[in-house]
Amino acid sequence: MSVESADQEEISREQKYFDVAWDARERSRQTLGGAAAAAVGGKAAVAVGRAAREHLDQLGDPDEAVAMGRFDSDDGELYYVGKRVIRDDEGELLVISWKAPGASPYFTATYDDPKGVVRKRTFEVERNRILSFDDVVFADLAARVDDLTALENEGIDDAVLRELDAARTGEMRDIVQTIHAMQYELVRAPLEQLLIVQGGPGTGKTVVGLHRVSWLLFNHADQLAPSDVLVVGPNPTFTRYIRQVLPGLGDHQVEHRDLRGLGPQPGTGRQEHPEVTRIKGEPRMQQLLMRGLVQRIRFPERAAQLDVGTVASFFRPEVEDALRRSINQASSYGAGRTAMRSWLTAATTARARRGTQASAAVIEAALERLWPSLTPQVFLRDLFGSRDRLLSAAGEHFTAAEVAHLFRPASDRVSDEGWSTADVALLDEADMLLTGSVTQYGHIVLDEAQDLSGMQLRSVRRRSRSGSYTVLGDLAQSTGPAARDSWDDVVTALRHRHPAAIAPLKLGYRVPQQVYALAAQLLPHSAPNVEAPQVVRIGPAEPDLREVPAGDLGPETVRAAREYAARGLFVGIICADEQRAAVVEVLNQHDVHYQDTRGGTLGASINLVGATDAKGLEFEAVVVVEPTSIAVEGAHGLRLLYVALTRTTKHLTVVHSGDVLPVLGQTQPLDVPSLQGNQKPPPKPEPGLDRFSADFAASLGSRLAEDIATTAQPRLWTAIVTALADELERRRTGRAP
Ligand SMILES: Nc1ncnc2c1ncn2[C@@H]1O[C@H](COP(=O)(O)OP(=O)(O)OP(=O)(O)O)[C@@H](O)[C@H]1O
Repeated sequence: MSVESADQEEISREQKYFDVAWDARERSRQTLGGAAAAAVGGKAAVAVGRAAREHLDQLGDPDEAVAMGRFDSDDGELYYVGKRVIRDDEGELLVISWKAPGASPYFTATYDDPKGVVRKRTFEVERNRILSFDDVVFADLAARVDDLTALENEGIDDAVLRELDAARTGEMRDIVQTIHAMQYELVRAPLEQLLIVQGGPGTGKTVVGLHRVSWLLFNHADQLAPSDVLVVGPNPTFTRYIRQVLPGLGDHQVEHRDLRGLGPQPGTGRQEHPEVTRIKGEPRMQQLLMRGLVQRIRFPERAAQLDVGTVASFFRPEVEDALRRSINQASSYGAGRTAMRSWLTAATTARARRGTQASAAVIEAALERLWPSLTPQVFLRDLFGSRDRLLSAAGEHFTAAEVAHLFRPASDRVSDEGWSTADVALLDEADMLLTGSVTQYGHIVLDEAQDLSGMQLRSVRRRSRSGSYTVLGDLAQSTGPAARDSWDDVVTALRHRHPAAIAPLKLGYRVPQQVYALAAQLLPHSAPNVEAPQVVRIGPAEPDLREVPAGDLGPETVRAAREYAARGLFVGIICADEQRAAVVEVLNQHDVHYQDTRGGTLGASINLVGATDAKGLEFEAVVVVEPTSIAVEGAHGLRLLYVALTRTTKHLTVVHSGDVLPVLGQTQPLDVPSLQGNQKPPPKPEPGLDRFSADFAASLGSRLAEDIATTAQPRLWTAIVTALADELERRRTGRAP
C-alpha cells in the first residue's frame, strides 16, 4: 500500500471519530438550546436558563473542528485534544479540553522527555473535515537525535510552520494547536505571582498571555471568574486586534481596556510635549496631586466666620477643629467631606437661631465653601490651570521649569478640557484620592508593559487585588518618555503579596529570518544586553530596499503598499509623524482605500500606522517609510525603528532617502533580568498605596508646615500638624504617642 493510500485510510478512520464527536456535541447543543428556550418563569427557571446558555457558550462555534490533535500514550490509550471538552451520551470523554491537566503531555512531550507519549498527531482541518495530519513519533526522534534539525530540536513541526504561513487579518487568532512546550509552561505557571514575560518581537508574548487567562479560568474556576480578569493593552487599536482571542477560547466576560481608558475619563487625544508626558508619568506626581487636593480644604480666606445661611454662624477655630477631625478620620477626600457635612448639620441644628432650620441645600452651600465637591476632571483642570495652585502643590519636589511645563490654560467648561494619555493616569489617581475606591481584579494581564510610566503602573496596581499579574513586554522595544532598561522598577511598582518572577520567551515566530537579520543589526546599538530571539522560519523574500529622492518617499510608499494589496495581502505602512502628511496626500491623490489606525481599528487591506502605535501589531506585508525619521522620533528612536521593522509575517519594503539603518551613536547598555530575579525581598510598602489617609495626613502635614511659615494662623496650624503627627505615629506603632 502506498504512503498516500495508507494516510487516506488513516484519515477515514479519524474522520469517523470526528463525526461521532461532532454528533455528540451538536446533540448537546440542541438539548441546551431547548433548555434555555424553555426556561421561563420563576427564579429557578431563570437560573436554569442562564446555566444552559453558559454551557452553550462553552460549546463554541458549530463550524469548529472537534479536535486539533491527539496523542497516543504508552499505556495504549488515545486522547483527542480540542478547544473544548466533548462527551458522548453516557458521559464518556471523547475529546479533552486543551486546558485540562490531562492534556499536558500533548504540549510538553519532547524527544528527550516524551512524558509517556508515543505519538503526537496534529490535524489539518477545514470545519470538521480532516484534510491531513502530521505525526511526531518520539521514539523515532530519540533514535536519530544526532540528525535532528534545529527546528525538530526545538519542537517546531510542520503544523507550526503551516500556522505561521496562514493569512493574517486584523484580528489575532488562537494558537491552541501549536503552543510550544516553553510557552505552555508559562501558560500554566502558578496563578499567585507577578509573572513578567520578557521576549523579543513575535515570540508569542501576547498570545501566551491570553491563553494563560483561559487556562487560569478553567483551572482556578473556584478563585477566578472571567469578569475578575482585566487585560490591559497600549491603545484601542491593539485592544481591538486581540479582543476575539478569549471569546474564541470560550471565555466571554474578560474585561479588555487600554491605557487611554484606564481611568474615570478616557483620553481625548490631547497632544503634549514628551517632557510634559515624562513629568506627568513620574510617581512624585502622586504627592503633587495629594497636596493639590489638600489645598482645596480650608476655611474661606479673609472671612471672619462661616455663615450657614441665616440659621447659624461659626468662628474659624471651631470649624478648623472640625476640619482637622474630619481629615484625620478620612479614608478619602469624599469620606472626609461626608464627615464634615455630618458635623456641620449637627452643629447648625444645635446652634440654630430661634425659629430657623437649615435646609440640606443651605448646609451644602456652606460645606462647599469649606470642602468643595470635586470630580477628578474639575480638580485636575483647576490645578493645571493655575500657576499658584501648581506651585504650592509642587512644593520643593518639582523645579520651577517642571511646574511651568505642567501649567496649561483651563477650559471654561470642564467638558471642553482635552486629556492626554498621561492625564488619564493622573485622573485615575485623583479619582482614587477622591473616592477611595476602584474596581479590583483577581488577575491582570498587562501587555507592552515596557513603556508604562510610574503613574500608569500605579493605576494598574491599584486594580490588582493581591498581586496576581501576567506582565508582557520587551525591553528592546521600550520607547517613549518612560523607556526603561530593566524590569526592576516595574516589579517594585506592581508587586504586593505574591512573589515575582521574570521568564523569557526565546523563539521568534512572526518575523522571517531574512527580515529579522536586517532588524537585528539595530540591537547592539539600541539594546545591547537584550538577547535576540531565535527565528523559527525563513520567509518568502529578502527585504525590498527602495532608495528614492526625499520628494518621492510618499509616492514610492504608496506604490509598494498598493502592489502588496493587489496580491491580497494585509498591509501596514509604518511611518514617523514627519512623513505621515506626505503619505496621506499620495494615498488621497490616488483614491486609495486605507485605514488610519489612529481611529482605533485595522482595515482588511492597507493600514497607515504610526511607529509607536505599531507595537504589538502584525501584518503580512509592511512598508517602513524613511527609517531615519523614525529613528529620531523620541529618545529611543532606534528601538522604535526595531519595532517597525519587526511587524511583518512575510514581506518587508523599506522606502528610504537616508540610511536604511541609521546606527550612529552608542546607547547605554541594558540590564536584562533573569529568572533568579525573584529572590529579592518584597519591596517596602509605599505610603499611600493602600490607605489614603496616612499619606493624605503626611502631605497635609508638610503642606501645613509651609503654611505655618507663610500664613497668619500659626497657632491653629501648629495644632493641626501636631495632631497629624500623632496620628501618623499611632498608625506606625499601633499605639497613641
Ligand atoms: N506556538 C505558536 N504557534 C503558532 N503561532 C505562534 C506561536 N507562538 C506565537 N505565534 C504567532 O506569532 C505571532 C506573534 O505573536 P505575538 O503577537 O503574541 O508576539 P509578541 O511577542 O507579543 O510580539 P511583540 O513583541 O511584537 O508584541 C502571532 O501571529 C502568533 O499567532
